[in-house]
Amino acid sequence: MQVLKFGGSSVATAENMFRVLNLAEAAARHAPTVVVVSALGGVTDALIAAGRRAAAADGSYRDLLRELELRHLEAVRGLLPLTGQSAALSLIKTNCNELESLCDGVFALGELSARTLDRLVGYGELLSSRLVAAGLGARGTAHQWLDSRQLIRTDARYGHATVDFAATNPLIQAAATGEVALYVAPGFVAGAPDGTTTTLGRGGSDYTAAIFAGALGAEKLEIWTDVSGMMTADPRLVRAARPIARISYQEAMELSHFGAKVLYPPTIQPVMKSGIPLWIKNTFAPEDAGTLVEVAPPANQAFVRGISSIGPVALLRLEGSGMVGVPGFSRRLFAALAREQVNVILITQSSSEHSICVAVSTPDADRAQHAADQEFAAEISSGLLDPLDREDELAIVALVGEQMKNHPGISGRMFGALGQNGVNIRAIAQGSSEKNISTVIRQQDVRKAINVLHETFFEATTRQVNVVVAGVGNVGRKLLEQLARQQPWLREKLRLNLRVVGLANSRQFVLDENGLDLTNWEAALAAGPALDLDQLTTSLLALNLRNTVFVDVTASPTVAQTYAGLLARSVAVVACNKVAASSEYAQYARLKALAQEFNTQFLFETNVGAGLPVIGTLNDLLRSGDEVQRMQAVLSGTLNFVFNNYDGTRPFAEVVRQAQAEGYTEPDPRLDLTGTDVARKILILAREAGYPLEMPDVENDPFLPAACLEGDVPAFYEQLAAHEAHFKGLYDAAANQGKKLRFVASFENGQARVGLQSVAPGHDLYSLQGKDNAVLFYTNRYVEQPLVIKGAGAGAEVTASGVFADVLRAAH
Ligand SMILES: NC(=O)C1=CN([C@@H]2O[C@H](COP(=O)(O)OP(=O)(O)OC[C@H]3O[C@@H](n4cnc5c(N)ncnc54)[C@H](OP(=O)(O)O)[C@@H]3O)[C@@H](O)[C@H]2O)C=CC1
Ligand SMILES: N[C@@H](CC=O)C(=O)O
Repeated sequence: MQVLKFGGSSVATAENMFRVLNLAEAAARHAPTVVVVSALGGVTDALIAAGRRAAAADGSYRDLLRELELRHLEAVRGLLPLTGQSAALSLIKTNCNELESLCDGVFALGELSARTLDRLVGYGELLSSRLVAAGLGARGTAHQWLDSRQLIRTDARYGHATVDFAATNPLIQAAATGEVALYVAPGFVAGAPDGTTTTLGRGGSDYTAAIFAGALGAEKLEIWTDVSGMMTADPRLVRAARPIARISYQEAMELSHFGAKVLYPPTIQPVMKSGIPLWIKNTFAPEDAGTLVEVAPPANQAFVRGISSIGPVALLRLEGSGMVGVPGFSRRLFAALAREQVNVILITQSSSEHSICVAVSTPDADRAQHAADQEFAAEISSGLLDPLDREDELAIVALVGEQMKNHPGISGRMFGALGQNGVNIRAIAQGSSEKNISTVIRQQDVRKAINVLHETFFEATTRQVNVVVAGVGNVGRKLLEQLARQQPWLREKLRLNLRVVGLANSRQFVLDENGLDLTNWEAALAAGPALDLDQLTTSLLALNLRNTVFVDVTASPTVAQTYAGLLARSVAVVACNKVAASSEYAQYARLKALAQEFNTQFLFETNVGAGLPVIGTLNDLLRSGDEVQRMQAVLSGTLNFVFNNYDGTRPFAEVVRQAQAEGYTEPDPRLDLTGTDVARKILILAREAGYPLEMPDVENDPFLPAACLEGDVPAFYEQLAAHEAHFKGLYDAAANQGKKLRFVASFENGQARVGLQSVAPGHDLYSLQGKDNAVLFYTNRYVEQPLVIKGAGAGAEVTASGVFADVLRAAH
């Protein structure tokens, strides 16, 4: 014997019912089968609405009943051949007439009792099961319709009756003897001792099927629904959610309680008792494997079987010194909540006993609050307890898995992953059975939290990283090229799904949470709205995406001002822009502190030496206990290029223009030529070395004639040309001594300096080529020979690759 249950969507239309008939007949060829059916999708709600309208003297209940009648008549016409329709049509008519009389009575009395409501809603399953039976009859399939009201005996708790298994099991065994291969029974309905109709609670058709399976000692129970099994997480929230192949009864019950609506939790009890395997299958994809619920499924590597969520919930906190060491507070709280029929979903109490916290579903929260306030009114007014604290718009997200027991580190990974994504945990509960670790978080964080947890526990294979790039000029454009080229490699080798979800230039921006096509980003950006940085960051934060990295490849102070707000929401910031790290020390320190406080990253490796690993190396030295004594460096790719290429044969201005054309200068080249860019860099290095310097502390010995700084960039170039003799003089003075000009930054004894120097052959900074940078670190460990970092220190390609490396660091 086996039992198959078909849910409302499986029997919603005649077309769907054909599938049900095929599946039922196929099953019956294998073993005698009981088919239990729910009402047609939406019918139970419509029946409840009709009853309530009638009780409220609202005559429109008749319209609802008419629609229901039409829907069932239509199903008959779709399901049965013309010649075989009349009996079924008149059965529907008769039932619908009864329904109408029942509602007319409710209308006349102005009252809908729980008993009448049960009778009313029970018609949904009675009609659908009759339809399925009629369909089988029309196909000549031998079957028998069983009246669950006569077989499942319950008490008279209408709406949620309790089954009397001692009375029920023999009745079912006597009715479904296996003489015919196929039985059809309505789900949900049962019978009270006086013969009136009771119901088993919403979702009760699953329970009906399990009662039949338990009573008959069925070889299996199959719940046929519209999804291919229990999923690792809600697929509407997590795209990568997948069906769970095998799960234990306990785990299935936990997941069902916590929002995996595929299974009505009490269903599991009757089959669990006898160890009957329970399958969850998809009526619309019967070839899919589905989920097997059983006693002891094999362990999976993550030890977590699924992630569930439930919300909205409210958190109620009772707190006060009067609770400490005084027995009975919790008993009184729970008794008060029970009197108000409030279901407590989660409880936490710290060992200090100073507070007790309960989560209830939001619709229950007012009653719960009122009940608790009343119960403790005396203690609250005497100051022993604080007035009840209530927080709304929360949700519970839970990890479920029996194998989590005795495996350390799972909650650590859970909290770590949530923390890194700025998901604040308001309360935590874990029973000693360790089957469920529940966290209460903000409702608006649920999607992000579940995705992050899903990635952590089920997609060890891929991690999604969401990148926004502000600035698509010289460096930004190269960065996008590199990202696009490297995406497949990152997916395959690092298991990173790195997506660009936003772009901006000084005029426009675009955000797309599904990720932008990097082969066509220019068109997407051109179609975006006018740039409004507030709107960009607000919309980005509203998307609340996980693992988000904001990359600043502009030179803009206003973009730098957005960092604090982003870091405070756990969005990592990668800055190629040097403005923030070289602004007031307090601001630099604040951004670093925010990154630490909100478990995220503020990275700016390319601020010094472009793609060279300068800041990272300095940090490594300090982290391992070394101290910087002195730094000497060439930090301007532009100036090094200029002094390597200028010998008076071409005008100085032309060489500077070439540096700009080749992408080495700042967007405003005067920042390079005045030494400001180098001053910023040595300032950043000094700060990273632990010295809280400000920009005016850096001594800058400029080599440009003052006239070059009057006016705009074209005027600057004109003045460079006009002062050609000055530059030639500088060159000749050095060359005549066999030296080279280098714009050198140094830091020693707490003092930072930048300025032009002539360096002799043999000097560490003499032999730099092209746009090279070089940094010499003299430390406690590198005393005589410095640690030297040298290489191309400017240029779009190398800078973009440095930014890329920071993005990957932030992603991890
Ligand atoms: N070039 C190099 O070798 C290195 C550069 N850097 C740093 O990289 C940064 C970018 O340099 P580079 O690519 O050469 O500069 P570009 O001038 O080529 O590009 C700057 C980009 O920023 C955009 N932008 C300007 N203001 C804003 C704003 N308020 N909001 C959004 N976008 C804005 C510009 O938009 P639009 O196109 O509309 O003007 C442009 O897309 C600079 O901070 C520089 O210091 C760091 C190390 C090395
Ligand atoms: N303009 C800068 C670019 C890197 O920071 C330079 O020339 O070094």
